[in-house]
Amino acid sequence: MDRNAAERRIAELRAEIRRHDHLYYVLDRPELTDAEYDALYRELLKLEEEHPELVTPDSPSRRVGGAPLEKFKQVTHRIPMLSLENAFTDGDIAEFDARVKRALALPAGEEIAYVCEPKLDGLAVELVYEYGTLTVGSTRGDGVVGENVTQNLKTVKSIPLRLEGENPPELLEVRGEVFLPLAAFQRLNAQREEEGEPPFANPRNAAAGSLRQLDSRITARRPLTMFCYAPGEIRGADFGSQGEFLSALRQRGLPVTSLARQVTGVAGVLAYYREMTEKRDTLPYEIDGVVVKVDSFPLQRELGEKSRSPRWAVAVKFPPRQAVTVIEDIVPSVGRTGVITPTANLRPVEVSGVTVSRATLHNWEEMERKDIRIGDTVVIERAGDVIPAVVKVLTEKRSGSERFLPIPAACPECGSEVVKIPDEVAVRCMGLSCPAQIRESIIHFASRNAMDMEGLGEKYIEQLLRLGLVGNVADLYTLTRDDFMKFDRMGEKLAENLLNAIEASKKRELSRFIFALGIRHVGEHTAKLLATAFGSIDNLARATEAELLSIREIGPQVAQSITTFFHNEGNRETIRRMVEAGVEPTVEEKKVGGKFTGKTFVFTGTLIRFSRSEAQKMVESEGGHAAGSVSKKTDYVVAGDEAGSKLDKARQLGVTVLAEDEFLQMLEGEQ
Ligand SMILES: NC(=O)c1ccc[n+]([C@@H]2O[C@H](COP(=O)([O-])OP(=O)(O)OC[C@H]3O[C@@H](n4cnc5c(N)ncnc54)[C@H](O)[C@@H]3O)[C@@H](O)[C@H]2O)c1
Ligand SMILES: [Zn+2]
Repeated sequence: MDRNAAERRIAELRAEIRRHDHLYYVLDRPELTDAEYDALYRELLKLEEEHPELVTPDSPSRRVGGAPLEKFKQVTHRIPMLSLENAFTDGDIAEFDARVKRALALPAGEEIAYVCEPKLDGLAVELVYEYGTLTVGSTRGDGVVGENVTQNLKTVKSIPLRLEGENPPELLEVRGEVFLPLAAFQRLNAQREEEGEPPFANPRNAAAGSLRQLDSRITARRPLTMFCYAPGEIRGADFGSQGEFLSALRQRGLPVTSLARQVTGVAGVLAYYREMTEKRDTLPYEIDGVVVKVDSFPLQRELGEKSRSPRWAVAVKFPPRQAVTVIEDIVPSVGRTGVITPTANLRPVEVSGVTVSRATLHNWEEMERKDIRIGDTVVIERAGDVIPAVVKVLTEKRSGSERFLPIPAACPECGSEVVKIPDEVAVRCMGLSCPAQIRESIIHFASRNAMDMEGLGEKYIEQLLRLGLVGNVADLYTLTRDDFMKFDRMGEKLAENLLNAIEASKKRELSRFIFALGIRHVGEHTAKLLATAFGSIDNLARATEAELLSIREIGPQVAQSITTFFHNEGNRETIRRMVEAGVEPTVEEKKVGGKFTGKTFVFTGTLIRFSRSEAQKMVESEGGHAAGSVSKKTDYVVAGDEAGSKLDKARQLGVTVLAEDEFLQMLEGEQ
């Protein structure tokens, strides 16, 4: 490319990249996938390399992140928080290693010791501990100045407010990644879609959006977590290497990944990378690559930094989980709260080992923005276990017969008016007796995480509705064997089982009952808080907004939604009928653990928040073996401080090792 053409393209790329940086870092609302962004960025780097005279200090290639939001107080980092250079191929890794060796003038044949870590997909923050006490927490911002989010970070359970151990250092600045486990991310998005808010594009945006809240109670309700991985300024302590630093953090009670490992040379890095590529799908959080760091701190200092990234580290990114397929149809489906969501039926396609046949299109605004039509050839992406999404349309593949699906004029299920509420992206069916809403609310009520009526799924609930045997959730408790025998293909035994499942649900925990009612804004977590605070459904029904607000983590929107629900005469009647039918929610004792059916765990240390015996009980009741021996059949090993040979064995066998913290996240995620 000649100089003039290069200059024009560089200017174009910079403007484009700046716009996407702003959308991504400041507004948490990216329009491109990371892969698309990375392609633009690489093109800029390449042109700047070919034309070094055109490089300016304000080029996005020399700068980190985005400007901090004005609504927060600002924090100037004592040492700038840099980004990382990216590598995408084995060749890039070899090149990085060669550069490091050259800069250190390493004798031929000698290899560098690296520490490899998973690259977590969240946002970077800095925690400042003065004499062991957490005083300031901030975001990376533009690397020099970040946002003061101390109050919000204090709500993150894995972040200690005080360091453990004697003689804490005068100053310990530690950097790490705040992120949302996948299960929590999915739950949050499902809830947002039900409530007509735009879903987050990926766990990173969800974490950033959750942390950068002015109201720390909102942050507290999001199960954010953190892993620490880098030092800032430190006074009163000294570390010789990254490995040593990570162990010290662990001893001080800071959360550190158990997947970090020292390796030697390019071969070691490649082996680690391959291992993580395989492990990626089994981890309870999203990682988007691995980070490779020169282990020795003296060598790191010798290598130094560039304007945007250190010379001693590189981020090796995973290839995106994308595939090309065709949208065969787009169907609007009505949810429990009446929100109508467009879903794409895809020509089935395999994306890194999983067959995908549906993708969420989120809402009509999103569909219009991406101009997605029935018949389109599209790129889809699957991030973690998340429902695949359409990344973009390959417009060049259009034949002209593709059609856009407009917002339905009437509810596809009940014909009622459809309304787009101002400030919401969702459209809703306004029908009070919309069969779709009734069906979805009954399905929700009977579902596993709610009243857990085993076997009573979508199919049977639809038949009950069609036969006019139920009109709302209370009717479930009036069903008889004769009712079920009216179904097509129903046997005595099956009818018996379904009745037993309904009967058993009468004695579920109170929190499940509250969750099952489907009160807007009351998810599983809030339901647990309410059950603990009020102890009975009567007390909850009588609670005033002020009483509700006195519970930490409950905000005005939730409080109002709860009182509105219980003021509704129809809802009170439904609950009264259920109580008369013998529904008697139990008040839970402290519950340990979640559902780990079919998975085995081995503990090699003590757990942080659960006592060892509690954890043991849980694991045994779920068929795992605590503190037992590691075998090929073990799914996870939970590593504690004393872990040693068991971990080595686990690694040899390819068993996933989780830090206690990761284990706790998994408990939270699966609860
Ligand atoms: N989609 C878009 O529009 C858009 C826009 C801007 C940026 N991006 C994405 O963001 C990337 C650039 O963002 P970035 O500057 O945060 O860089 P990065 O995400 O490529 O790498 C640096 C970051 O990695 C994180 N990290 C995670 N685990 C780590 C570990 N163990 N050790 C050290 N760091 C770790 C830290 O937050 C660090 O700041 C781009 O490559 C692109 O993928 C996308
Ligand atoms: Zn309807």
